[in-house]
Amino acid sequence: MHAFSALLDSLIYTRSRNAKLKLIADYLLATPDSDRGWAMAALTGDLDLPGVKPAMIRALIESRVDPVLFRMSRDYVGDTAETVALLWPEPVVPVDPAPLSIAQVVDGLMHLSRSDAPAVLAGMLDRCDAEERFALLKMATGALRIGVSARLAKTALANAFGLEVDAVEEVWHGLSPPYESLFAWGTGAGAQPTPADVPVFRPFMLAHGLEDGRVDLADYAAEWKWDGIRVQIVHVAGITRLYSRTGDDVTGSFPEVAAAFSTPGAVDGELLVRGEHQGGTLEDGGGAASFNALQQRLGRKTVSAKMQADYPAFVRLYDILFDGAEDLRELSWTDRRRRLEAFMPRLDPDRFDLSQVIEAEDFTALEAIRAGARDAAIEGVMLKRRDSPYVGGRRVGLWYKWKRDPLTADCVMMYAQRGSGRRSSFYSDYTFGCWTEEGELLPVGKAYSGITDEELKMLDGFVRRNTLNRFGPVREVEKTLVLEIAFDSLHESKRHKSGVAMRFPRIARIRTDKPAAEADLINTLRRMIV
Ligand SMILES: Nc1ncnc2c1ncn2[C@@H]1O[C@H](COP(=O)(O)OP(=O)(O)OP(=O)(O)O)[C@@H](O)[C@H]1O
Repeated sequence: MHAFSALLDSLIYTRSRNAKLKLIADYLLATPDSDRGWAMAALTGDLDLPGVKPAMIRALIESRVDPVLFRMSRDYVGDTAETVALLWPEPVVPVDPAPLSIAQVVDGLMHLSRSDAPAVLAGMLDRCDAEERFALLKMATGALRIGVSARLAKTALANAFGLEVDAVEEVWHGLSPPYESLFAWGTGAGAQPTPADVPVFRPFMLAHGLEDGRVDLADYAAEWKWDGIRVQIVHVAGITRLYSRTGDDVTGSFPEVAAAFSTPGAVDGELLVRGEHQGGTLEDGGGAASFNALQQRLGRKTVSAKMQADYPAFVRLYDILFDGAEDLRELSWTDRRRRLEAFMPRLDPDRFDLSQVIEAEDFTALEAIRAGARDAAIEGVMLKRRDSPYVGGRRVGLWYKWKRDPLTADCVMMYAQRGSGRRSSFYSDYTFGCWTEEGELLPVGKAYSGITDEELKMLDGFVRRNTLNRFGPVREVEKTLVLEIAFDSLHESKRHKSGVAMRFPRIARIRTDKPAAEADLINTLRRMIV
C-alpha cells in the first residue's frame, strides 16, 4: 500500500498530463503482480467491491472517531476518506508491523460482512500510515477521484510496456482484475490476451472538425450527423453489450435495444429516442426527438417500463466492425457500408435503422442540403473518406464533422461558486477551461445559464463531491467534467492567460460521455476568433 498511496498523493498534486502518465508508468514498472493489477483496477474505476456499504463506513467512524469532530472536519476537508485518514487515532495496542499489500486490502474489502466490517477495516487502518489510510478509504468508499481518467491510466500502462493504448483498450473489457494476462503480455511473458468469447469494446473511430472548407465528394461520403449518443453494440456467444463513447457498459440503461440485437457482430451508431412530434422530415424514417428527450434516458443504471414506453430508444447505424467473428475493420468505408446494408435485414426494424448517405452532386449542393435540414436530431454533416479502414481514435483526413452551429466548445469545469437569488444555495457559476498543447488546463470563460433545475442539482452535487481546494467562496474541483459551452463569438484577450475570451457563454450540454482529456484545445478555439 505504501507505494500506491505515495502514487495517489503525487497524482493529486500533479497537473500535467505527461507527468501523471510518467508517475503511473513508473509505479507499474516498479510494482509486482498482483498489486499493480489491483492498482490499475482502482485507477480505472473498475474495482468493484460489493462488500463495502456506506453504513459500514459510518460504523467504522463511530467506533474510533468523535462523530462531532468528524462532521466539523468533514465540512472543512470536503472528503470522507481524507477526513477519516486525518482523524484516525494511533492504535493503543501494538499491531502487526508487516506492511499491507493492495491485494490484502482488496481481499479484506471484498469479503466484509455487516457485523465484522468495522473491526476488519479498523484492523487494516491500524497497520497504515496517514497516506495509506487515505488510499485504503478511497478504495473502500468508491471512485478515487484524483483527476485520473480510465483512459489516462491505460495510456500509462501502454507507455510502461511499449504497447499500443488502443490494443490495451481492446482487450481490457474482456479481462478482470488483477489482469495477470495483460501484464504477462506487457512484460513479454505471455501472448496478447484474446477477447474471443467476450463481447468487448473496440475504440471508436472519431472525427476532426472540417476547419477550412471543402472536400471532394468523389473521395468522401456525406452522412447526417445525428444529435444522439454514440453507442457500440456487440453480440458474442449469446451476450449483447452496449458501450458508450467512453467504453462504459451502458446495456442496463437501454435494455430494449440490447434485447433486440441478437445477431453475432459489432456495430457502431447513434442512439436516439423516437419522437412523434419533432423532426421526422427525412425519408429514412426520420422521427428522432431532440437531444432533450434522450437526456431523460441518460445516466440511469436501470429503467422502468414506463420510461422505455415514453422515451423509446433506437439506434441509427452507420458502421460495422464485425460480422459474426469476421473482423471488417481493415475494409474500406465503401465495403463496410455494403456489409452494413447486408447486415440490416437481420435486425429488428423497430429498434435499428440505417443512417442514410446524403446524395449530393458536389460540395456546393451538399452545402445547400445541409443548410436546409430541419430535423431536430440533425447536428450537421459527417464526411467520411471512402477508402478508409475503421481505425480507433482521431486520425487526420479520415472522418470530418461539419456542425451546423460551429460556435460551441467542449471545456472542463475548473472552479465553481454559489449563485445569487434563487440559486444562492447552489454552486451554479462555473469557470471552465481548455487544454494547451502541453496539457495544461487554462480558464477560457465563466457561465451560469443554460441548464435546467435538475441539471443544476446534478452539477451542484458534482462540485460538492469533487472539491479539491477552497479559496474563499470559490471551490476548485476535480478536472473531470466536460461542459459543452455555446457562445456568440470569440475574441482575443490580453487579460486571460489563455488569450481568448467568449462572448455570452452558456452551458449547452453536460458531457458526461466525454473524458476530460478529450475536451477542446485552446488552439482550436483560437481558430474561431473573429
Ligand atoms: N453519421 C454519423 N457518423 C459518425 N458519427 C456520427 C454520425 N452521426 C452522429 N455522429 C456523432 O458525431 C460524433 C463525431 O464527432 P467526434 O468523433 O469528434 O466525437 P465527439 O467528440 O463525441 O463529437 P461531438 O462532441 O462533436 O458530438 C460521433 O462521436 C457520433 O457520436
